[in-house]
Amino acid sequence: MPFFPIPETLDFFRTLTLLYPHKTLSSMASPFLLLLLLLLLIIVPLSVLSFLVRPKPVKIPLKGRHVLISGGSSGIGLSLARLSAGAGARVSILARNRARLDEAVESVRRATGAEARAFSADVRDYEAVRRAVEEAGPVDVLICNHGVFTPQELEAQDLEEVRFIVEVNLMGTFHLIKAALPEMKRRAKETGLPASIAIMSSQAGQVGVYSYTAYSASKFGLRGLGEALQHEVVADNIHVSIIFPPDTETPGLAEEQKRRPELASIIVGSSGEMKADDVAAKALNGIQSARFIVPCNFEGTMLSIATAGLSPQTSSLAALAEVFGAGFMRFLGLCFQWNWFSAIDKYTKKQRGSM
Ligand SMILES: NC(=O)C1=CN([C@@H]2O[C@H](COP(=O)(O)OP(=O)(O)OC[C@H]3O[C@@H](n4cnc5c(N)ncnc54)[C@H](OP(=O)(O)O)[C@@H]3O)[C@@H](O)[C@H]2O)C=CC1
Ligand SMILES: CCCCCCCCCCCCCCCC(=O)[C@@H](N)CO
Repeated sequence: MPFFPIPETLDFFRTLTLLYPHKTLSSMASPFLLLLLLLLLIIVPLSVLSFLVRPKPVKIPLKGRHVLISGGSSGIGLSLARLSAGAGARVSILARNRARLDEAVESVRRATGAEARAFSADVRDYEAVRRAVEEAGPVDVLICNHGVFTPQELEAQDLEEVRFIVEVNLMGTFHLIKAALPEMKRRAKETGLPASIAIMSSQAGQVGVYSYTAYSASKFGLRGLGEALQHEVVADNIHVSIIFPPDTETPGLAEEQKRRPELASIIVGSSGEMKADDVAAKALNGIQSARFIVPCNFEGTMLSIATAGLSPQTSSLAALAEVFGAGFMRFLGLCFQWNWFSAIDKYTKKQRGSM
């Protein structure tokens, strides 16, 4: 990507001003110079960033390709299954409960006419996952969407539950990737088409939230997994995407809200709530564009800029927003934390006052 041709641009504007000799140069020059300055401030960094961003941007086709979605029998995963089937993909869904899997296959059929395939396995059991992935056949787009979330203050939370959350959300994702990767590499080479490994995180995987110690730890772990994995698979034309939704209307959220501490709901409420179909649409869009960080709403976009770190970035525009927006987003993040700690202070004082 050539750098911006600055000398030629200056000549162009100089010629332009010469075309209007009757007007004094100064009156003509300032708007052009202002425009030029603006262009230089945006176009030059954009040119540099479009040279820098890595991995190089690619489009990942879905039509006719095999998409395997874990947790595809409910919520966001089921929306992903319907959307992928609607886009012409061959869809496999993996979850534990066979009855819910069958209902999900029926739901995909009703919505798209397509026949999804269902595989029952607990992602904590590597052998079961390996067998299911082998039976499903080589995968082009792997969406590690499964997840459990039972919020509770750590002091009160049973360590078995902490272990369960980490086992399912983090280790379960390792198991899926480990099982699917060899055939994904072979298939990407055979077809010459880019493949995708997508990981469903959460905005609680970008900022730790009250009562989500185990959940945030498991989702932050997925970030490290994804960043390291992208280095390992880029040469095989496999692209990693991590999706960061806010609260999303699903059966899982309905269950969670029965027991989520009020303080957690106040903090999480800062980012609002989305419908599963909308999250799935944002996720699939990000996957097809091979974006590494996939925010799902406006607050999530701000949060992603504030927490970009050294994550890969394939979009020069998103990189421009990160480069120019990081400082202000950090300030905004500090305002949100001020607000959350004020709520925690008020809430705990009230709780302790009433004891
Ligand atoms: N809902 C929300 O507010 C948000 C959700 N997310 C993330 O999105 C993902 C999906 O969430 P959501 O749609 O709400 O979840 P749901 O609870 O609605 O569905 C979870 C899915 O995961 C499957 N699953 C759960 N545990 C296992 C397991 N051990 N092995 C295999 N499959 C399993 C479930 O099937 P089965 O029980 O039959 O195994 C089900 O298909 C999760 O990763 C979650 O962390 C992120 C941000 C917000
Ligand atoms: C620059 C700063 C901008 C910050 C604005 C965004 C604030 C985000 C607050 C945390 C939201 C956590 C949602 C967790 C949803 C989830 O995962 C649970 N439902 C369990 O599934």
